[in-house]
Amino acid sequence: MININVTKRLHTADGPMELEFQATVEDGQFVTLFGPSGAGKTTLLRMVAGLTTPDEGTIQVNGQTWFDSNRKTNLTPRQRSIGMVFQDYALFPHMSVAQNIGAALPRTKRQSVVRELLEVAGLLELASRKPDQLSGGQRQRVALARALALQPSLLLLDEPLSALDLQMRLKLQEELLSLHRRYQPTTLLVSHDMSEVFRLSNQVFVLELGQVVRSGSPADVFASSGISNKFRFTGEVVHIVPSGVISIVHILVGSDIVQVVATDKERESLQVGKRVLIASKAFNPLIMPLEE
Ligand SMILES: Nc1ncnc2c1ncn2[C@@H]1O[C@H](COP(=O)(O)OP(=O)(O)OP(=O)(O)O)[C@@H](O)[C@H]1O
Repeated sequence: MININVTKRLHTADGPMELEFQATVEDGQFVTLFGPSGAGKTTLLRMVAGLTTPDEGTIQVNGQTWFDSNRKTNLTPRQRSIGMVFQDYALFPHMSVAQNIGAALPRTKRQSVVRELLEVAGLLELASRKPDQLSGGQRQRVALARALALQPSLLLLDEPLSALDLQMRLKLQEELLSLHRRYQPTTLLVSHDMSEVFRLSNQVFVLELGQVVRSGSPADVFASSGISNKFRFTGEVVHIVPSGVISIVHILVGSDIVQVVATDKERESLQVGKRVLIASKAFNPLIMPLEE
């Protein structure tokens, strides 16, 4: 079980901001920190990792104190049982995929653990390649396998998939889920992609201006966000075609393009590349099985 109870005064472009976070996370949970840019999500993850020091509070993981401001306990990142993957978490450039995954492992265990992770993460074919011979998706897969190699108490993921295109992101979400099912590391993910939060996590904390404003299961949290949950999904604007007083907005949802009519006023806030929420309260959408 993980207990986090920390505060830190942050200095933002808009002035000081108090980051406060309290949570208890059961073993094996997949928890997301969700919220707008600047809310304090990365700083929170860095405090858990030991890369940033909280002003006050405690962090306890499986009965071990990682941080306690009163007792002046502050384990270094190396002393904390964590695996980390960041958006641009650099692999060792001079090492092969297999060497990267095994870098932190004791020699006796290295071969068997690396072999298993290569297999599970679908990297066997790429084992002897260097990072600069890999795609972005493959690199993040290696980073994930490396983060899991030491069987950490806590897996910390800071937007690990956000630099990937949508197809690759969806594929890696699947892989992340199956790795999580297999090894069941307690996981803390930073994401501002609602569909990702839904797919991956079973508990979400919504952070705004350093404070938790909602928490619970993704369905509960987003259902209470003021928009009907009868019919809603997220996507990315890929094309906008003006047509008289309206525009047809082409939105990529999963691997499908959906066309939505937007008024001039709605159109003003949209541009190609923007992530959007599509929701409707007024009608019952049709649902029918697709041919396999
Ligand atoms: N060690 C620190 N001391 C003081 N202020 C900090 C520190 N680290 C970060 N900040 C400030 O805290 C604010 C929150 O940053 P943070 O990166 O945690 O937000 P975020 O929610 O992860 O945003 P994004 O989604 O854009 O990554 C920023 O304004 C940042 O400048």
